Amino acid sequence: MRKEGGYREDRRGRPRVADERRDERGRQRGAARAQGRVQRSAQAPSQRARGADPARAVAFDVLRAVDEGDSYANLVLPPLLRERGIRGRDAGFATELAYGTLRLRGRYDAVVEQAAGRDVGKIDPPVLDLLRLGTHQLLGMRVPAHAAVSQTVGLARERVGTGASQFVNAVLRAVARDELATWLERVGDAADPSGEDPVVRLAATQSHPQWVVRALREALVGDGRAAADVEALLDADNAAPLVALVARPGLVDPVDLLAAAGDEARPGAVSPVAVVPGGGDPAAFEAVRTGRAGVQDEGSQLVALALAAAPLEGPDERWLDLCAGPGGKAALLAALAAQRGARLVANEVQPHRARLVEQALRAVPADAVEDVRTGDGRTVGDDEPAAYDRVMVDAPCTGLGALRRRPESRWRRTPADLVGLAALQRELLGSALRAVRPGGVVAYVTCSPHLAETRLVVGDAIKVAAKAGLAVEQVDARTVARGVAAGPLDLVGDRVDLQLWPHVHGTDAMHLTLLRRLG
Ligand SMILES: C[S@@+](CC[C@H](N)C(=O)[O-])C[C@H]1O[C@@H](n2cnc3c(N)ncnc32)[C@H](O)[C@@H]1O
Repeated sequence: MRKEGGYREDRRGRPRVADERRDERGRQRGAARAQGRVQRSAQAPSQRARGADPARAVAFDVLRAVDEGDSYANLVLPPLLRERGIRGRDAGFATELAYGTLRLRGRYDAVVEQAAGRDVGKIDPPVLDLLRLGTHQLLGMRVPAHAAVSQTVGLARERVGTGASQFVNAVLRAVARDELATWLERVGDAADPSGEDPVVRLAATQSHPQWVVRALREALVGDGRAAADVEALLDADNAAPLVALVARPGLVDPVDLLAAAGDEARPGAVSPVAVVPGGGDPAAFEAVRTGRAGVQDEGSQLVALALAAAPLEGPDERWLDLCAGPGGKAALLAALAAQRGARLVANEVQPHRARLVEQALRAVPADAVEDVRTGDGRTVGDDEPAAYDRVMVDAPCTGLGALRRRPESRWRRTPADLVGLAALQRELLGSALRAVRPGGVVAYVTCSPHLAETRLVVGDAIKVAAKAGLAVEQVDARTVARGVAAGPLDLVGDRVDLQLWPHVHGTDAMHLTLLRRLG
C-alpha cells in the first residue's frame, strides 16, 4: 500500500521490507551513512537547538485540534505546514504521521491499553495522542524503534512535561518489544476471546467502529460480493489514497496533463479523463491552478461521465447539479455540457460551498453555465417541474465510502446520522425526479455504499414518485459506466446499479443509480 510521503505497507499495514538502512523518519539512507562512516546527528542543527522535531510536533497539533476542536485533519494540516515552513519529504512524513495515526486510532488504543495496562479513557488526552503517534511510528511506519521512542518522548517532554514523558517512554518501549502481527493477535484475542464474532475482531484489529464493519459487510454482500472481502476493504480504508486529477474535457487534454504531471504519472484505470501523478502537490500543476483540471477521485469522475453518457431521447440542453458544492462533479458536467451545447445549473444549499462551485467552474466557457445558485434542492422539483434533461443528485451522506480520505470521520459518524441523512436523501431524490422532464435521466450518487443510503433510498423514492403519478424506470448504470470507463470494470452479479469499491477499483466506494422518468 502506498502511504503519504512515499511509505509502503503490506495489506495488513506492516512495513513491506525490513530495511535497516533507514533514518529517523524511516527514509532510506546512503550506504556510507548506513555503515556508520558518516557522523551525523538524527536531527538538523536547527531542530537540535529548538527541541522537538517540527514534523512530529505538527502531527501532534493536528491530533489535538481534531480531538479538542472537532476539526478536520485535512483542513488543519495544510495551513500548519505552510505556517511552519515544513515542505517536501518532511511534509510527507508529518502527513502520514497525522493521518495514519487518526485512521488507525482504534487499533493503537487497543495496543496502548495492553502495553500500559490501563484503560485509555484514564490517560490524559494529550498524553494519549503522543502514545498513538509513537505507536504509529513503531507499528505503522518504517521508523527505527530508537528514533520513534526518543523523538516522541522529546516531544512529550516539551508538550506535557517530564513526568508524563517518562510514562510515554515506558509505554512506547513496551509497544516496541513486539511486531505488529503479534500485537494484532493480542488485540483481536482481547476483543473476541471466544473467537465467535469476526466483526468484533476485525473492528478492533482493523480500526473501524463495529457498526461500520457490519454496514460495509452488508453492502458488499448486497453487491454480490463475499462477506470475507470486508477485510480487504478495511485494509484499503486504512491506506492513504492516491491523488487523482481530472482533465476537464475540452479544457485540457488528458495526454497533455499526463505529460505535465511528470515521469511517474499514469493515466487513470477507471476514468478515461483521469491522471494519477507520481507525487508532489497537485496545486502546483498549472492546469489545476487555472481550473482546467482538478483533484477528483476516479469514482467521482466516472459517475459524472455516466450521467452525461446515459441514453436520452429528445432534447439534451439543460442539466442540473442539485447538490453541487464544492463543485467537482459540476465542473466535469459543465465541461461536458459545453462540448454538446448544453447548459448547467448548479445548486447548493450552503452559500460558502456555492462560492466554491463558482471557483471550480472558472475555466468552463460561460455559456455552458446557466446559473450557480444557493438554494434548498428539496424545493427545486416543485419550483421547476420537468425543467431539466439530466439531473445529478450527489447526495449528502455518511461518507462511509471515503473513509481513507477523511482520517477522523469513522470515529465521528454514528448510526444516528443515518436517520436524518436518509430522510434528506429521499427528499432530494424525489425533488430531482420531479425536476427532470419525462424521458430525462437522474443520477443518484453517494460516496457511501451503506444500503440505507443507496438501495433503500432509491426503492422508496420510486414508490413515492409512483404514488404521485410519476413513473420511473432504472437505467442499467453498469452498462453505461462500462461504456465510458478507461478499462474493464470488475463488477459481479446482475444488478443494474453501480457500486465501486476501494479494494477492487482503487476508487472511493461510490454508488450510482440511474433513473429515467417515464411520465
Ligand atoms: C456529497 S456533497 C456534493 C459534492 C459535489 N457534488 C462535488 O462533486 O463536489 C453534498 C452537498 O449537498 C449539499 N446539501 C445538503 N443539503 C442540501 C439541500 N437540501 N439542497 C442542496 N444541497 C444540499 C451539501 O452542502 C454538500 O455540499
